[in-house]
Amino acid sequence: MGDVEKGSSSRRDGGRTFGVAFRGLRWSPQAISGWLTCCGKKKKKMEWILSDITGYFAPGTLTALMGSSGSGKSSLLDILSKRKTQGTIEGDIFYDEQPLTGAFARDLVGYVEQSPSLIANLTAEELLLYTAALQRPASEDLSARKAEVARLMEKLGLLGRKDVVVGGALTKGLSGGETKRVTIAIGMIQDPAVLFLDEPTSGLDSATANGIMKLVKGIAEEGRTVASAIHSPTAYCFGLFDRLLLLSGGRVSFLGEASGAVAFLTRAGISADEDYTASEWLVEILARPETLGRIAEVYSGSDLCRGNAVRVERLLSSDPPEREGALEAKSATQPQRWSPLREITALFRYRTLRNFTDGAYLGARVGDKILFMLVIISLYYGKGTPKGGSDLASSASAFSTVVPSVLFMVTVLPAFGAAGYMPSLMMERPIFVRERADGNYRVPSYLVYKVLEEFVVTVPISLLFCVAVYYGVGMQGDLGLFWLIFLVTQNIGIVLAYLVAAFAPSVDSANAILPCYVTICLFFVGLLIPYSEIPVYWQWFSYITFLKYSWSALMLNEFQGNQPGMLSFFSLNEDDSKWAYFGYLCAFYPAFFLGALLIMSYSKYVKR
Ligand SMILES: Nc1ncnc2c1ncn2[C@@H]1O[C@H](COP(=O)(O)OP(=O)(O)OP(=O)(O)O)[C@@H](O)[C@H]1O
Repeated sequence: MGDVEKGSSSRRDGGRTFGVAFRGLRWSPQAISGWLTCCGKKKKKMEWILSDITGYFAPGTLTALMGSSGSGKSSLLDILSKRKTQGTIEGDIFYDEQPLTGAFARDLVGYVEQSPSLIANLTAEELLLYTAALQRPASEDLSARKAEVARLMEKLGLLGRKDVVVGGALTKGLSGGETKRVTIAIGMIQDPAVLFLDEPTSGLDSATANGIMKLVKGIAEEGRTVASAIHSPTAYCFGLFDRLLLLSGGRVSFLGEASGAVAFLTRAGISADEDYTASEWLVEILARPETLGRIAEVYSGSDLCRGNAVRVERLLSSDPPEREGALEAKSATQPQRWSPLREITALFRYRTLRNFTDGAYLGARVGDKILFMLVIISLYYGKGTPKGGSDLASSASAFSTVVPSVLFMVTVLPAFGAAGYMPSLMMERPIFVRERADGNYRVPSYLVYKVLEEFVVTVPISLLFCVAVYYGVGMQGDLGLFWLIFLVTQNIGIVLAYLVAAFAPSVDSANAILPCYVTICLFFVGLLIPYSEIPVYWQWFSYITFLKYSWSALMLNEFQGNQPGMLSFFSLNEDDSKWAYFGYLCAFYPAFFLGALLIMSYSKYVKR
């Protein structure tokens, strides 16, 4: 690309450069289904938000993307970085000689989103170390990674704020300008050859915006290809841009040296107040709907447009064998991906450790169990079934439903409690979406990390709960199995919450679906209606109710060899194996996990 346009063909740090060329790009939010493509009439009805976008971004240059609101700036950046999740895209995109692929975009393109979702409870340094652990090459050792993060923080003026938490809507942390610097650092962390920024100065005062864009200019001067959507740059900011791509009504209205834009448009007969600076001039004419179509026509008939088209053609016309060779050479320079184990370790190391020191996180998981434990003990203290086997089976107290009821509560509480996890799960979804788009991890790694993190918390708290309830109520069964059943039931409830959170469209719907399902399950546990009395057409539901297996295993554990009458009263068989019921219970865990995994892998949570 360096031979055809201003720009450098090498980077100061010796990294690779890539020019970005695109030809005849168009995008419609509508998807073309098979029959639409072969039916010319239907295809004409497509509404193209972007049409006939041809141009290039050269290494070592900073290009501004300007246009009125809704002109398609973000959409163009999304398409060029493979982040568009919706609709129909047509046209060619090449990074040097290589057609754009998802893996290529993930490894070599940095993207700074307009309002990214960040992990609020990590400090700036922790967030960058965490992102570096997931994005930088697997071959890099820890000290080199830390040195790289320190270098990046110094470059972006963040060293003095490295120990401040990022913060969010509810917790004050970094300022708006500092948060932008952190998001730029995230975009830069894998040392990308190409960096796209979507309005990096929005919401900032002029001085802070100037500072941010000066940093961005420095990034381009290192030899990277940088393009930034920007709304109303200050005169200083505008002066930093080498090139300008003007969009109006989804079409290119100008692509050339930023400093030549006003002269080009004036020559074409478009005028504005003479006292305006170049950026004010452009903002002014972009706000006039009546001139927008004309600007696009003037550009499409200009020598500038033809010259740009010729350059793009030249860029895209390399011989196919040459392209393949280049592709092999470049793929060898691409960073190696982490193994899933390394991804899970990095997630644990930074996110779990921080969660485990977060009172709000632990309180939500421990508080309810302690409360339920105290309520159960205070209500049922010493009311367990005394050991004595069949002698007591005929007495009235032997058929007291106290212990079956306690076991029922022990079974259903964790299932209901899981509903409490869903709001935070769903609120974390934007972070998951952003980190997936950044290529931080695979979905299975994320899900395994989430369930393991919950599992670690549930082990000690469930042990405390079970020991206290066991001795407080005066139970007779095997304490170890009692705990195992409770632990597994609790974790199945958590995975079920993940499953519901994965497909529910909103927090409200998730909060309605899970309690609704669990409440229906209560009828089929075995206590409220013994299995033998459930109508035939409902009996199938018992088999897919994990709480039934949990309660049945607890009942067998408590009453087998002790009070057989109690078991038969609830349609349980004295000869049934409590371990078999426990095994059936365990099978629900991978089933729900797999369901959540599939939905999370294939859902397009963000429509962009
Ligand atoms: N996934 C989508 N589905 C439907 N319409 C979409 C989608 N994404 C973008 N659009 C529409 O495409 C047009 C261009 O949107 P885009 O966000 O790219 O514009 P923009 O120039 O970045 O705007 P702004 O400066 O306000 O951020 C808008 O009308 C928008 O509503």
